[in-house]
Amino acid sequence: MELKITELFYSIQGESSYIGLPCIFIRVCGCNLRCHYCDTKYAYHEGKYYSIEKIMKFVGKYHTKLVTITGGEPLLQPSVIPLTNCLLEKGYVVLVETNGSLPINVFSPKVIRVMDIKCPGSGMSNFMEWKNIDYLTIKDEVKFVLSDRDDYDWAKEIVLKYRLQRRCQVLFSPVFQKLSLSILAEWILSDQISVRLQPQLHKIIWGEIRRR
Ligand SMILES: C[S@@+](CC[C@H](N)C(=O)[O-])C[C@H]1O[C@@H](n2cnc3c(N)ncnc32)[C@H](O)[C@@H]1O
Ligand SMILES: Nc1nc2[nH]cc(C(=O)O)c2c(=O)[nH]1
Ligand code: SF4
Ligand SMILES: [Mg+2]
Repeated sequence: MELKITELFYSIQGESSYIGLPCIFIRVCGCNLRCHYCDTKYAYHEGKYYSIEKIMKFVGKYHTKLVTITGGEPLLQPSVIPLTNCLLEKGYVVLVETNGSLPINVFSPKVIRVMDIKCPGSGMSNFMEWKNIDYLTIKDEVKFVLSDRDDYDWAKEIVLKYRLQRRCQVLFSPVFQKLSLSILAEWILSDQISVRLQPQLHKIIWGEIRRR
């Protein structure tokens, strides 16, 4: 069983509520969406085939038990499911970052799903699979990546409409260098909403351009 992989690397988890922890990243190749702000456009096409065995060998080189599967869009490749099972069997905590357009109820309940809800500013909000909200559990996370005030107001409405805070963790993250963290912080405090402000820590540490 093989997956088309763009890169395997070990770094600091820069997003989600696992932010700051050393983590192994599996970035799969290919995406069905084209978000305006996407910072990993190189993952649309650049990749090589790896067996699950070979991926597990890479993962085994590190001491951390935290693994993130990202992309591109992980849910486009069916082999991602046996890969998560293999990782869980070996005792890893498995995060899957996914774009919200494809069914997320395909994993073992132990997999932590970090699901974007694509805002209008991404250009991709019409592709959202809204049924996914019903599959979320308290260990999962939803993330709104916000381009501007219109996105913020839209996201706030969605949080209210679906009572998202009762279902899972809720993250509000600015598009890097488009919306500032301080402005987003002001909006969250002034509206007194209980969502987690999330920067992209890896870009604060290393800047936007990082390729291994
Ligand atoms: C590159 S995507 C890969 C996983 C999946 N395709 C998705 O969109 O969730 C990983 C995360 O990075 C976020 N992201 C991409 N470009 C960004 C940017 N310029 N600023 C902030 N977050 C960004 C996405 O919204 C998503 O939450
Ligand atoms: N969530 C998340 N954390 C990260 N840490 C380092 C990253 C990178 O691309 O270098 C990265 C990334 O792309 N995503
Ligand atoms: S869904 Fe994820 S990988 Fe695909 S274009 Fe959007 S941010 Fe990039
Ligand atoms: Mg990223």
